[in-house]
Amino acid sequence: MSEEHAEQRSENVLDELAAVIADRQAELPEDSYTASLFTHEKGENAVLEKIGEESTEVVLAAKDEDDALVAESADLVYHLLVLLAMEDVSLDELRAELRERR
Ligand SMILES: N=c1c2ncn([C@@H]3O[C@H](COP(=O)(O)OP(=O)(O)OP(=O)(O)O)[C@@H](O)[C@H]3O)c2ncn1[C@@H]1O[C@H](COP(=O)(O)O)[C@@H](O)[C@H]1O
Repeated sequence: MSEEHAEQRSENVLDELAAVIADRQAELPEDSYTASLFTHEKGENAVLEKIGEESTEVVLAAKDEDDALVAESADLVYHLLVLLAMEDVSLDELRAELRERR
């Protein structure tokens, strides 16, 4: 796969995930883990705790040169996208910030 194609695919999956998260936030279906984060009694703190835990798991997986690094990183990115949605920050804003640093 060319570098350009790899970049387009990864952008798409992040956009798709952000769209699913926005949908769960709006609809709050009962069987959705994402919706449960938006309705958690601890509010945003529940997501902040999750990000703390997942960050530690990423660090440990990297230190141990563990196979779990990719999966733990995906958990972290997912919970970060939920946090950004809670804070009303769009993926486009994140993209613009990263773009500016290039
Ligand atoms: N990417 C994710 C994703 N990553 C992690 N998780 C959930 O995050 C939770 C916490 O992960 P942990 O590794 O800490 O697992 P755990 O120790 O069992 O967690 P807890 O006991 O603390 O809840 C688990 O229940 C995972 O299933 C996710 N849940 C959902 N998504 C995406 O969100 C979409 C919508 O999901 P629903 O909202 O559940 O419909 C899915 O199709 C996926 O694309």
